[in-house]
Amino acid sequence: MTNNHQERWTRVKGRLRAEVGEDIFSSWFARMELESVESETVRLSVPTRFLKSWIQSHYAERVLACWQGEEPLVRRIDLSVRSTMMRPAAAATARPVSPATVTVRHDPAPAGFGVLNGHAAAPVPAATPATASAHDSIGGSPLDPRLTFDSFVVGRANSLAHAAAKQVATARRGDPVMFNPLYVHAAVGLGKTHLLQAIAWAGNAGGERRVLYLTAEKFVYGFVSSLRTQTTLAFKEVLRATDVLLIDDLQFLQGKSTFAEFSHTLNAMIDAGRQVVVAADRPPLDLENMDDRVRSRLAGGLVVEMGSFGEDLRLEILQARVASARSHHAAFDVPAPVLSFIAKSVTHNGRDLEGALNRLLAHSKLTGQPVTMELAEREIRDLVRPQEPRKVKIEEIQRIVARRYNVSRGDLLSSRRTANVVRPRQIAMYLAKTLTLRSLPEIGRRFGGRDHTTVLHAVRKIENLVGNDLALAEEIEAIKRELQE
Ligand SMILES: Nc1ncnc2c1ncn2[C@@H]1O[C@H](COP(=O)(O)OP(=O)(O)OP(=O)(O)O)[C@@H](O)[C@H]1O
Repeated sequence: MTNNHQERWTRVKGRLRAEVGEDIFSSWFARMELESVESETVRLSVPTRFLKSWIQSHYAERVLACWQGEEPLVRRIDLSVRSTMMRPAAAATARPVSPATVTVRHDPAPAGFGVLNGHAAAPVPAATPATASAHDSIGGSPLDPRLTFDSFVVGRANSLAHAAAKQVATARRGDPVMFNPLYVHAAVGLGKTHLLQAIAWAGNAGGERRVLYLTAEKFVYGFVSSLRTQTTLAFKEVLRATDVLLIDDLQFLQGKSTFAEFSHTLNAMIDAGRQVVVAADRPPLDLENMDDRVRSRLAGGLVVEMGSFGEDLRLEILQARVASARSHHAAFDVPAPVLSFIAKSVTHNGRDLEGALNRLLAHSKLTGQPVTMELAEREIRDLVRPQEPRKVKIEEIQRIVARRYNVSRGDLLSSRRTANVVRPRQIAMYLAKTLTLRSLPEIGRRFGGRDHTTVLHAVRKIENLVGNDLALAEEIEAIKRELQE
């Protein structure tokens, strides 16, 4: 596949992102990859069957239309599921050479099972035939042997999440649960899965706790299968018999009855003092399809955001990756200036960093040639992206506005109507509307359950004031600068 195709693919993704909005894009399309373009057919892949069927049933025409906008000759989109062990970045490795034949992984070890109960990769022993059948349907999602605490690099962006995850992983059975649930959220590729799987691998040290790692997709599948085979009770029992339940990619949970089941599980686990850990691409209050009670239960434990990687962290992750790759392929060496170049130019996320290195590793393995700056520049051209302005979160806006006007964030969310609170609240709502993609009703909800008309009124009010009040305009500019830092 040529760079031309990759560039076109980048533009198609841009169109899709613009059409469906950031939230939907990152939920459904961020992990879609271009495999090949053959005259009228474009082949794309996604990591899971669930994503594939969802995209096919909801977005097939839109994806095709976006392609046709770039390449009118395209008539067909062929969507497939990438093999589970071939992580997206590994797929990227294969591409420049031959997509069908070369797959480079750091570690050829097979994936373990998601349920760990004393023996790594051992399934939970079945108690009754009904339970056994339920186990089949929730045998845990595969664990990647590379995703451990040892390989997780800690920096400013993720130190709190890491500390909390370590705490969960090293607690002993019967210890008081410090925060429940632990809710980790971050944008795509910033290490949520890595952290959850690290807990899964480390969480049963001593073999005394049962740890179950499930993607939300697997949860849905397990629950729906148990309904079909009439083993729902067993399904519930298996879930609730775990000491540590880890649910990844919670934003993919779907279906009314599945939501209800998840809610029961969450409540039962927390009430019984068993640990729940959840990862998602957004904070709990932004899980739009979920019931308010579930959202507030999720928000009621420890909610930690993992931020985007700074250059230092990117460099450390790259160094760690090279060291680990060298243990399998000693000839692989990446000179320090090349690593700094990648850390500077590939700014997005861990997956892109992994992709960049995998391409160099593939090159080194296939040609035996040393990695040079020229090679690196050529190989990772399509991963180099212009720095986007930082995404701003509503909570951040509330925090910074509250601090500047000497009120509390609670005041902004409260129903107090004194002048010293009303104006900052309006400013914060105005900033939420202008700096984020959130809708008016969503902003209203995030400001203590206000109506969208109140938000609209605040936005208009501040817009009018800013036109006539230079001091206020400057103040708002200063807040915006602080938010972008
Ligand atoms: N702190 C870190 N140290 C080392 N590697 C990391 C770190 N954070 C992320 N990575 C690597 O970046 C890649 C993407 O991470 P991961 O799959 O955990 O992201 P994610 O947040 O779960 O993404 P998604 O939202 O797509 O599920 C993985 O290869 C992971 O090992």
